Amino acid sequence: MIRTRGLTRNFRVGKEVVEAVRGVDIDVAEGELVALLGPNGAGKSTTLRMLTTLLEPTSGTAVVAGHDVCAEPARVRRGIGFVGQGHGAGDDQRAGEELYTQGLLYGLDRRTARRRSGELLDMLELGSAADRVVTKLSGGQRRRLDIAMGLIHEPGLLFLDEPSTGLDPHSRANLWEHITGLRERLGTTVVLTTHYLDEADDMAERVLVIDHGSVIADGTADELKGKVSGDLVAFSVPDEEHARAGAGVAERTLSSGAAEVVTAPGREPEVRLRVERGDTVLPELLRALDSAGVPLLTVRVQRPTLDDVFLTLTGRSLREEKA
Ligand SMILES: Nc1ncnc2c1ncn2[C@@H]1O[C@H](COP(=O)(O)OP(=O)(O)OP(=O)(O)O)[C@@H](O)[C@H]1O
Repeated sequence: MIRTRGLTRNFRVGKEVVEAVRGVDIDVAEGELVALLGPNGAGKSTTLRMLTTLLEPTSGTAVVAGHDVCAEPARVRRGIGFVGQGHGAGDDQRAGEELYTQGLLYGLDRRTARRRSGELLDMLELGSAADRVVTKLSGGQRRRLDIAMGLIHEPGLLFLDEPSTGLDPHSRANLWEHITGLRERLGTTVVLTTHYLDEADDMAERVLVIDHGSVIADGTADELKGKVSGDLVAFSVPDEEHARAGAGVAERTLSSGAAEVVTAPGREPEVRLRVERGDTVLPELLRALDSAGVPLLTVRVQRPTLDDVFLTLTGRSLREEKA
């Protein structure tokens, strides 16, 4: 469905050249659901805009839905749907009419446009909203209308640029239910960008981690997490003296790497270590800390997250960058 080689896009800003996308190779097979995950400014939208023919690459190649984005942009556009970050729907139209008009714009005859509009409104639970003016829809309904507009011509490949940004958790979950249902019914290939870690983790079959315009990791969430060595085992103690003692006990007991003492204003110090199978070593660690008289306040074991993957690869946290 998608094959890029050395795809690159530079922007000239005054005298500076911003390398937004630096030679990425992406392969997406038919039917996959792939998330591009990365911090703000990583190059996700620019990549998507090149794949959807909205932006010309500076260099490199991209074949999307069977056609080259530079040589045959119109054919690429016919085979794909694109839901951008802003709202595609006009403001003063009724939702159902908006969708129908979009169908006509894609060259569907009136009957087909009417039928597909009805089907999509049903599928995305927008039936009751069809006669409402677009500005009167809720955020979730409006986003779903955008998605319906991207699907009216039944593309085999749908691009979604940050589909759930700005939605409340309930609407996000609802949107995902619809995207999942859509794939089951139509077999649509979906490529989306997100900076929600949990979204990429839970929903995507494959995650491409993008940073500074390059793909720095590519795999299932579990494969990526497998690159982080071990679980996080962390315990907090009342003061730094006990933290140092606790760190020593933990290192000796678990024969793991160095324990890190993390202090933050207004919080008790926390001792952190990475160990294989944190859940199985915890009883032994607790006994050792107890025997050594280290008073524990809290204890936690955390499986690696995609944020840990990003941290391991870049030394930075995606969460910090978002804040
Ligand atoms: N039209 C433009 N002119 C100049 N620089 C641009 C332009 N579009 C994007 N950039 C720059 O290219 C880089 C990548 O931007 P891009 O929007 O692709 O990132 P992103 O990962 O999609 O981020 P976000 O999550 O904020 O949308 C950024 O440094 C951005 O400032």
